[in-house]
Amino acid sequence: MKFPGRRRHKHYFPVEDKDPLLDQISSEDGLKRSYICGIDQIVVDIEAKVDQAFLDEFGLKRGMSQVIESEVTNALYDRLKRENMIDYEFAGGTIGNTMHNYSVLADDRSVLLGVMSENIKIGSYAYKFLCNTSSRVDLDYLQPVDGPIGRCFTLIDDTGERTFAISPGLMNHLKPESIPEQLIANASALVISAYLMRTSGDETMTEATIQAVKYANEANVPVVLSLGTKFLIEQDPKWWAEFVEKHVDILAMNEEEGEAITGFSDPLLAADKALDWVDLVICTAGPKGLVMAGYVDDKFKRETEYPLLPGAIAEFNQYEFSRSMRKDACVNPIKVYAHTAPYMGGPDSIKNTNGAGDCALAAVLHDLSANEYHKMNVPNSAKHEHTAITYSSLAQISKYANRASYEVLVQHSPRLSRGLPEREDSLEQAYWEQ
Ligand SMILES: Nc1ncnc2c1ncn2[C@@H]1O[C@H](COP(=O)(O)OP(=O)(O)O)[C@@H](O)[C@H]1O
Ligand SMILES: Nc1nc2c(ncn2[C@@H]2O[C@H](COP(=O)(O)O)[C@@H](O)[C@H]2O)c(=O)[nH]1
Repeated sequence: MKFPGRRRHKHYFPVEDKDPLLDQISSEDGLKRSYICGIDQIVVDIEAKVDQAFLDEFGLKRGMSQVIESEVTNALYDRLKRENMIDYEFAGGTIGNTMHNYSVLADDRSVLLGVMSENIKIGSYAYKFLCNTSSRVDLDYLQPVDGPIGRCFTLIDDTGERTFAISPGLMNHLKPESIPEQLIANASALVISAYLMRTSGDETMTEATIQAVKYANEANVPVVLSLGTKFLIEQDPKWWAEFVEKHVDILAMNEEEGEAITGFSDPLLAADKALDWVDLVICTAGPKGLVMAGYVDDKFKRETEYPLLPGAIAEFNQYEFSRSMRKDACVNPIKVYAHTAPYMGGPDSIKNTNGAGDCALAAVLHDLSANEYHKMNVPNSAKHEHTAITYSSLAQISKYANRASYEVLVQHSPRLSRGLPEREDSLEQAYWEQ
């Protein structure tokens, strides 16, 4: 496990070798490992540049993620192939991307649950998915199916807007009995997305997801929900708010999804409203950066050293140096918020915004899992005198999340091809010598 923190070499040490506290642990026992577990519809993204006429031709609604019938799939695919329009094909899926990026950032294990074709031909989409997923993502628990995984046509117009057309294959055929209870119960977090509730007919993905959520809730494992797309939430915001309140501990959304579920277009107010339901919120806001909101016990709150920021909640970042706690673990819970602008103000040229939010979530998960890892191995550390759920402060995590997103914006794939640099070129030598 690489530790998150300031982007400085000494924060990226292999703890096994250097931490004197960890040396107390007998080498026979070794270090206990933390991992996170995610469920997804296993899909490959097929990316192409299109215009509105193209979307109209195939009856696709701009900006939406929509499931398409096999006739539309065949016609769409034939057209993209015939006109040589396919730019890239990558392993995708909102949680698949998040697990991959977590494993790359943390250099550690995550487990992905979903389905996989039992007979795989070289070059097939199933093959591509496996080849383009980090070897740190444990795929041993995938459920075999007799047929194809899903395809996600990722159609981008010249404003950068993405329209997703999903050809599901058997991606929604994960069965409840394929969810291993102990695997979930021992995880640092269970990560799911709203897309998993979009099933029909004999598809069992929703039941499988509910089963996993039940195991996580029973074992007090944080359930992390990524809202996926505003269009799903807008269909029944009340149902989603109730589901989140009952079963979810950490909510990840962008500002549009935040508005759909809370009614607030301001990401700070949306995050604040979501704190009525969950312990921790991450709300990304494209070029405006991101907001995080959580709880801390009044006794453990820490004042920021940064300027106090104006916003819909006055001086909202006052305690952003606090580590986030579960509300129930606080005697006197107070709300804490942080806002961070995009790293370096955003890249000069954005190659692709696909997966930027998933990558921010992966960084947050890295921080959560590092906290569990540290707690398992150094339980009597001062760090664990209070039961925080994050290793770092909200201010620190939100910077890390934005830094990770930046890396996705400057490449074509939603999946990181390498970890973050240990030293940032943008920082002067003096910084590293401090
Ligand atoms: N146009 C942009 N300029 C600068 N940074 C951006 C831009 N779009 C996204 N980002 C960065 O990526 C993060 C996630 O982006 P966002 O578009 O909100 O997520 P999502 O992919 O879930 O819609 C933001 O918090 C920000 O750091
Ligand atoms: N599991 C599913 N993943 C989906 C679906 N529609 C789109 N996507 C994936 O989202 C990412 C892009 O994420 P974003 O945060 O930038 O929106 C992309 O890689 C797609 O594969 C879906 O229905 N199910």
